[in-house]
Amino acid sequence: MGAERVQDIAKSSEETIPDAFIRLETEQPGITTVHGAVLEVPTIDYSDPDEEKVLSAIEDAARNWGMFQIVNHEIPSEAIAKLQAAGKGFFELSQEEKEVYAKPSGSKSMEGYGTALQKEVEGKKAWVDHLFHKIWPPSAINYRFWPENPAFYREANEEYAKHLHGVVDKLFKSLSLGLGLEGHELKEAAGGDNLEYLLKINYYPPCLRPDLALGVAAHTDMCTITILVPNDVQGLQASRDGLWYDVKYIPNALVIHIGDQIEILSNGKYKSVLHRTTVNKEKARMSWPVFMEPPSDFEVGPHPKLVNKENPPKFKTKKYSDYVYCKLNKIPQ
Ligand SMILES: O=C(O)CCC(=O)C(=O)O
Ligand SMILES: [Fe+2]
Repeated sequence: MGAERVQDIAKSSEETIPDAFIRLETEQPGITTVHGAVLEVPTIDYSDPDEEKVLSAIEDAARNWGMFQIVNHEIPSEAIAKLQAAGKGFFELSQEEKEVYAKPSGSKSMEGYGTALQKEVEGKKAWVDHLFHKIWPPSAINYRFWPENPAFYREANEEYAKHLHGVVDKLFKSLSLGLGLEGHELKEAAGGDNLEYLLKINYYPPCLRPDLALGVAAHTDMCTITILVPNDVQGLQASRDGLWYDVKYIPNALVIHIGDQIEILSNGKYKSVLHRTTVNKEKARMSWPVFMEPPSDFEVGPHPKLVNKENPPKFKTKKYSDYVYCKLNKIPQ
């Protein structure tokens, strides 16, 4: 028997939620969210002809927020809608059908359908199930974890992966120039064309106590950059100066997170963003982050051109797989 899925727990809860999902008071969204905030995660318009302006907006957001939203990008809304319909179709299958894709026990890879990802403070649980699989490059894909239902699942994911390339390259180029490097240097130091796109689908079932539970608990993403599309249910929050702000849902926007590897490569100039998700009482929330990851044995450290006597490296250089292992097991880096 596999682990108990939150989707099943949600169906069988009638009045309240199991204790394990009730967060500590220091985490409960009902207590810790800033309401009526004037501060907002920056929104960047990719169709703005003023390239300098776009570049400095990205640099500024990456330094000060570690998160921003992009509107008027090149990914067609139909491609996003199809990706979302495919993922929603999968999570609406029977539990038995979904378990076919369950992450095998003992597997070292992230790939597969699953529930808890890592050990959490005081054994608290997250109100979310997920499906992970790579979508790029083709040599890294394991179709064993791509659902066969709905029938258009594969096509939807392949199309979305193709549309992502332009956005990924433009982001890396802007972030690279923002560090005073040449446009191609940052992506090269992150794995170049071997960068792997790992898709995660988060499924947050309706929750009777959204004031007490959390979807994904506070964390920074381990990868380089995350490109995320949510469904239309509000839930993503970003932390800034110790306070939690809602990241406004904007239809068709791409949410970008700066992950740990970019913070490391930039020797701390860019910040990976601390974020978390809340859940909804009536509706299921879903999101589709794609984590841009260096190949597992690729070494990442502060970019050599950014370190010198005055700016010594602030981070160790290590294999991406070692970084991930330490982070998931809460071992200091
Ligand atoms: O659901 C979201 O909007 C964010 C999910 C997230 O942060 C993650 O899966 O790493
Ligand atoms: Fe995240």
